[in-house]
Amino acid sequence: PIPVIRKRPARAAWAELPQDRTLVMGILNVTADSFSDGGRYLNADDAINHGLELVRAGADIIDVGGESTRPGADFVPQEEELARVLPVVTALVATGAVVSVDTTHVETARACIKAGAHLINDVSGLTHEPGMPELIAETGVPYVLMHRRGDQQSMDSLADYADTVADVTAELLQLRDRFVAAGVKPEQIILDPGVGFAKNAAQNWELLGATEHFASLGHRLLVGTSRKRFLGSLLQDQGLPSDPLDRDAATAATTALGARAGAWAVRVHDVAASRDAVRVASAWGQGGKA
Ligand SMILES: Nc1nc2ncc(COP(=O)(O)O)nc2c(=O)[nH]1
Repeated sequence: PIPVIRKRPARAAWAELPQDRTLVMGILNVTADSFSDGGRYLNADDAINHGLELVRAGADIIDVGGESTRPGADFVPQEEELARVLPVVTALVATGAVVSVDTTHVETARACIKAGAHLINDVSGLTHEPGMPELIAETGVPYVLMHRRGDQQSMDSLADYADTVADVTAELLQLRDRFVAAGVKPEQIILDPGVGFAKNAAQNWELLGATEHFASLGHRLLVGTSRKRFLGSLLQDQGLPSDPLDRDAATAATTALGARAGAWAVRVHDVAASRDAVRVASAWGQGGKA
């Protein structure tokens, strides 16, 4: 039996999210090949249990994904992706958790919204399928609009910017305008600079250094650095371990700094570390009164 954490109407969960601190979005990859936890939660029961562990560790939102989007990852057919995530989304929504779905496929998003998903997290930057703006407008759900160029097979070759921050900003706001033109309310849109998507390590650091800028574009900002390759390179340059599972302290440091810079939420594997990092950032900013 799956425990009910908080019995409340599913949609209310979103409205009850804390407003006074950066939120922690826990990553739940129901995939075979995600770079740091691929294959561990491929069956629904393991995935649901891990989702509950993330909630217990302090995750405000659980981000359920059925297709790895790391560079070079295999494409997963939409039907297969939906078969992976729908049972997990349905079960976690029923426990009262706030659930986001990491998908670029409109039909997966539609089915998961119908099953009670609170947020659609789309890494495609609209490079993938038409129809997402219309779905988000029609359903009114919050939507993460992430910057990317190309797709997981081509994006590493597209990391050429005249001015990384200015170019990513312009391309994000152009996308935002397309969603608003399709009838999406601006307050539905959450921006994300897409760390690691068509960016090299130096460009990732440029984007992170401009977090206050991205947080001031009139939308909530989500930042995803967890265990990514650019953190590994940084640690390796210092002669430190760079295995993805050794990057959680560096990830938590980016969480604290992102929280101080105004990020609405961070997307992480190690929820407990970032939960604590958010509290430290709050206390730091309020002279310890938090
Ligand atoms: N909004 C958003 N979603 C994402 N989904 C997957 C990954 C890749 O990481 P994973 O393979 O660990 O899920 N990164 C992001 C990100 O940075 N932002």
